[in-house]
Amino acid sequence: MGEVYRTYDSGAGKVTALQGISVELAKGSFTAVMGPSGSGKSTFLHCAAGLDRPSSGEVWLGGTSLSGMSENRLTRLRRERVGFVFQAYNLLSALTVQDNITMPLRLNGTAVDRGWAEQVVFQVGMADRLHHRPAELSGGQQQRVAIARALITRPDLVLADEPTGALDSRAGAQVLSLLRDTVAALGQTVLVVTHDPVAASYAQRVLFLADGRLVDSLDAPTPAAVAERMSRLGER
Ligand SMILES: Nc1ncnc2c1ncn2[C@@H]1O[C@H](COP(=O)(O)OP(=O)(O)OP(=O)(O)O)[C@@H](O)[C@H]1O
Repeated sequence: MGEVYRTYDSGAGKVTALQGISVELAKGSFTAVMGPSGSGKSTFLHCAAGLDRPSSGEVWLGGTSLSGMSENRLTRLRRERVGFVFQAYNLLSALTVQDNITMPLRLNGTAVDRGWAEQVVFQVGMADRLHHRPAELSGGQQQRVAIARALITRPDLVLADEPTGALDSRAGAQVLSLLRDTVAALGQTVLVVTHDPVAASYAQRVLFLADGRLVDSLDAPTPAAVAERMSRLGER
């Protein structure tokens, strides 16, 4: 995205959530976004995913500019080219693991590519659970199903919003390793928003937001280095 500004008009006046963000996520890269509460992380994620429109500036997704797209085209682009992973998994409880994973293809009216589906299921380690329902799985397993669902359309970008927020540290580590493996093994581009320096350290690069600006970045991050940068931004 280039020179992205996002201003909200609230009753009390204008709030500028993003103040000129320019960043490129290389294909097949794993990036984490951190920043104090209110620094613009969610707004950044929403603009990158075409869920929100910048007030000015431009967002591209895999070479396509989102500027001026109709709501219908944006919705279709999100479904086909962005994979979402949420803190609360958001699986459909009545459906089996297999049907949850292939749900985006049914929504898009796309045929299941068996070879790819098998590779995705293998990658997330759920091959022996395909006929279970979400309630029969642990939190970590449910999040792995959600990651498979995000990958099934071969999206240009997988966006994960606090993907380990509801997990204990062991299950969280497995989910983060899995996200890292999808980058290495499948060439997936992944963007994670997190408050946790340990989670951020799984990424290849951490971007730091403060007051709607990109103020710092860190390559090959360690938890200690991430925590130190965050403390300089006023968070422990
Ligand atoms: N719909 C909205 N209307 C008005 N102001 C908004 C809206 N969404 C966000 N903001 C404001 O924009 C700023 C950035 O918010 P954002 O949610 O992007 O921050 P964040 O870094 O994700 O915060 P947190 O870590 O607390 O989730 C904040 O000042 C927030 O109050």
